[in-house]
Amino acid sequence: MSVLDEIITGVREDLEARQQAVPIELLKERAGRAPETKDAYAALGGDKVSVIAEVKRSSPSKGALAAIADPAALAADYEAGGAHVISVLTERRRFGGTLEDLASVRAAVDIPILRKDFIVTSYQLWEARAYGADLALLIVAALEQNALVSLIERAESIGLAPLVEVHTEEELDRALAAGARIIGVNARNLKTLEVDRDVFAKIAPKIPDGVIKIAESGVRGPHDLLAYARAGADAVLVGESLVTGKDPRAAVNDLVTAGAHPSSRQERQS
Ligand SMILES: O=P(O)(O)OC[C@@H](O)[C@@H](O)c1c[nH]c2ccccc12
Repeated sequence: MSVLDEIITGVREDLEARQQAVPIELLKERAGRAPETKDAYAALGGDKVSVIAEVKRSSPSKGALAAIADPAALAADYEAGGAHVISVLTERRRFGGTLEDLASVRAAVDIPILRKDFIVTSYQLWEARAYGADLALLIVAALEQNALVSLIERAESIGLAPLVEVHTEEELDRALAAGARIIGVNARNLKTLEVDRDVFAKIAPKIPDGVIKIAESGVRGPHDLLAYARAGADAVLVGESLVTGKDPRAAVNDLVTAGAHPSSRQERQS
C-alpha cells in the first residue's frame, strides 16, 4: 500500500465515525447558516505571486513539525504578514489537524481559507462549507475520474472553489478534463513522499492561460518563490518552513514582498 492509500484508509474510518455522529442533513443546515464564501479567484488573481500559508502540525514525511496550540493566532499572524489565503490541514492521523482548527481560523481571519484534507465524498465538502472554508482541496491521485468530476461540480454548487492537485502530466490531463480552474502542482509525490521542485516547471507550461497555477510544497523562502514564479506560478503554498520558523509573520511578509516585486514579474513574462 502506498502512503496515500494508507492515509485514505484512515480518513475513511474517521469519516465514517463523523457520519454516524452528524447526519448530513444537520451538516447541510449548518452550511446553510454559514456566511457567503469569500472570492478565492480574486485573492489568487492579479499580477502578484500570491502566498497561501498553511497551518500544519505534522506530516507523514517529517513527523511532528510544530505543536500549534493556537491555530487562530498563527493564522492571524499569517494574515498580518500579508498572506492571501490560509490553508488549514484538517486530517487528524498524519497531519494532526481537526475541523475545529478550521472553525477557529475562520473566526480569526478575513481572507479565504482552504480546507486541506483527503476529500473522497461530498460529505466532506459540506463539512468544509459548514466549518468556514472557501476552497477545498481535491487530489487527483486519490480519486476516480467520475468522483473527481462530481466533487468539482458539488464544490462549486455550494460556493466552494475547488483546488485540484496534480503531480504528473496524466493527472493534469484528468484535472483539465474535469474542468478544474485552479490547479496545484504538488512537488511532493504523495505515494513516495519524495519532493522534486522541478515537477512544477515541467507541468506548468501545459496548463492553459486562465487557469490559476499553484506551486505546492518545498518553498523554503523567497528564493524558491521566485524560481516557481519564473516557471509560471500564480501562487505558492507554503507549510513547513512557516510553522518551523521563529517568526511566521515576518517569513510570510518576506514571501509576499518577493511575490510583489516587479522584477520577478518581468522575468515571468519573458
Ligand atoms: O510543508 P510544505 O513543503 O511547504 O508543503 C505545503 C503543502 O504543499 C503540503 O502540505 C501539501 C500539498 N498537498 C498536500 C496534500 C495533502 C497534505 C499536504 C499537502
